[in-house]
Amino acid sequence: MIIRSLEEIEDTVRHVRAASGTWESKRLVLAREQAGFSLHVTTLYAGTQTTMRYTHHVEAVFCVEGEAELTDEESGEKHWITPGTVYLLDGHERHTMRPKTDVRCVCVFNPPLTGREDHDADGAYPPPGPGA
Ligand SMILES: CC(=O)NCC[C@H](N)C(=O)O
Repeated sequence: MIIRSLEEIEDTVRHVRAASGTWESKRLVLAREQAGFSLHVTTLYAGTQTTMRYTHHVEAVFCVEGEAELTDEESGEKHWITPGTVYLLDGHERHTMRPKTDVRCVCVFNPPLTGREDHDADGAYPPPGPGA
């Protein structure tokens, strides 16, 4: 059994601040734990916008705090994301988050992230390497 808190991973390698300056991610469970998924607590900052497309991953995002507009860039549909709502990117959709307030969410990735991933120019993370 592994027990780990947000407090103890603050400012460690498990705490990633995006180069874009629009979000940060605390990665509580990573590929090295061999759970088959990674689990993060992500904060998206109020007034920003982040466009993503996880070509190599499926992500579930469960909002626990704050409010954001989510746009599916493929269909043009807009959704309001509030605490208690999950969105699942089961089709690798290109999408944009526009938080009205700081938004805190619990994010699960399959395959799991390995550690320090940040978005590339397309808003993706690289595919997992061997042994991930
Ligand atoms: C909501 C979202 O996808 N934000 C980008 C960061 C990602 N959730 C991560 O934790 O790496």
